Amino acid sequence: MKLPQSFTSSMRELLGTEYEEYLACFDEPSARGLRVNTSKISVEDFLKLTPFALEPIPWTKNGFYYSEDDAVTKHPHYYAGLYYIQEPSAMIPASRLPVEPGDWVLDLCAAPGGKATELAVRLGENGLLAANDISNSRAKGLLKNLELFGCGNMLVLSESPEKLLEYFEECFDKILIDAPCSGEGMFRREPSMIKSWENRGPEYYAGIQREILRCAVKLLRPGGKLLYSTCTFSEIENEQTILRLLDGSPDMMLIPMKGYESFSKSRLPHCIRVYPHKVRGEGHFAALLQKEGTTCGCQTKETTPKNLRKSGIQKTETQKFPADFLEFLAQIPRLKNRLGQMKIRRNRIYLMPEHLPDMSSLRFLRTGLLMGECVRNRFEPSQALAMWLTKDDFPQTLSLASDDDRAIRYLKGESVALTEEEAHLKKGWVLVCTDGYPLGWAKAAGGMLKNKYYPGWRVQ
Ligand SMILES: C[S@@+](CC[C@H](N)C(=O)[O-])C[C@H]1O[C@@H](n2cnc3c(N)ncnc32)[C@H](O)[C@@H]1O
Repeated sequence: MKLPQSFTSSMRELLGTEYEEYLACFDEPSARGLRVNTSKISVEDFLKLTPFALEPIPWTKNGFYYSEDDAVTKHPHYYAGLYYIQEPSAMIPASRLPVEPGDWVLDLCAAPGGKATELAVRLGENGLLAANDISNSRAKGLLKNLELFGCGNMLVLSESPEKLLEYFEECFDKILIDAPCSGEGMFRREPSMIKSWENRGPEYYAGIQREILRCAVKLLRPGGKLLYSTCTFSEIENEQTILRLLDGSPDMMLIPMKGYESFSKSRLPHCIRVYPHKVRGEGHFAALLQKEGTTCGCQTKETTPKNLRKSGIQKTETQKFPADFLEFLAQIPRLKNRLGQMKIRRNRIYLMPEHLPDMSSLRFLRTGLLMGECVRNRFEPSQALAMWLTKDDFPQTLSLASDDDRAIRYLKGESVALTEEEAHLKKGWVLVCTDGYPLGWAKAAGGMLKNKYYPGWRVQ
């Protein structure tokens, strides 16, 4: 692999005597990782269920190394949202941002959702995850991954950080900025990054990063915490960007985060550098900062953030829901008391997060959980709802073993023939599961299940 000369000389300067060791790691293969979705399954239960040989990643509780590449990405458990495939070092940033249930969390550069999916898990069902990416096409992938993970209390946006400021000034308790960067830490895993580095290097990205951080500081509540990460080694994009932020915002300070013995020190206090010759993972940088002041931490208290007050919180209007939807809803005890939070927009019904501002001029892809669509007075539940539910939430379920061929055939969009033992299923909606974890919807009729798996997610 041919590395650019200006890159190698700055690495030589940065690493000193470790430089040769760093170069040697290019002959080693990259490690592969998966992260368990602990909102659907505990790590313990997952390890009992999964057919794959896994080895713990030492710096996270729910991350594991795997080796059988194809099988892991094509297994029914993947389509049940039980895990996310993620580069092992990329698991560090979300695991170091101390998200608490009820927080308002913003992932400002979130696509395709590697970190946002973990933030959603740690947030739980209260509070809000706003996941944003300036690229609309990438934000579509982000939405899919959040839905696959079963996240409902979310806002998926595709906006510039500057625009978000008009709506959400000092609104967020926690912010993650996994910044666009020159990607030096990924050269081994994705050699194509070298070419893009030659076209757009650290100086180009430092300008973008500083503008993103400038807005992020204003989006953070007093007392709130912000985690900045990159997958590059360049000091210009890491330490110098943080120093610039501290210079311009005297109310921000660096604070400690949980380390690991093989992480390396940065020249700034408390920041983490991760090198591929020291850990089984690629290169990363992370800094955790806090804003002075105290945070109320809960949007339901009277101290609604000033900008939400300015732009006006969305009003809950009394809405008339179709009878077929109400009948469907009555089957799900977990949703029974939440009708007041539901909203119909162009035939689609959403379970809305609480206290949202009026966002009419923001580019958003999703507000809350899409419950489904009303077509000619008939309610069709959504794929997102299937992923949000557990097997016990719905009265009619069919659980296919993950090694039953029908599980993959269902994911390909085929009808499912029922066995004699399964023939008791009544005509109507069935939540299809694999090993007890929802995959999607089907409709039972005459000994068969008509496939209602979302066509856009079908396995090829
Ligand atoms: C390193 S990637 C994020 C990866 C993501 N956090 C994950 O874990 O899957 C950086 C992202 O920043 C987005 N981006 C670039 N400029 C941005 C900006 N000014 N505001 C918001 N997002 C931006 C890119 O589209 C890209 O998806």
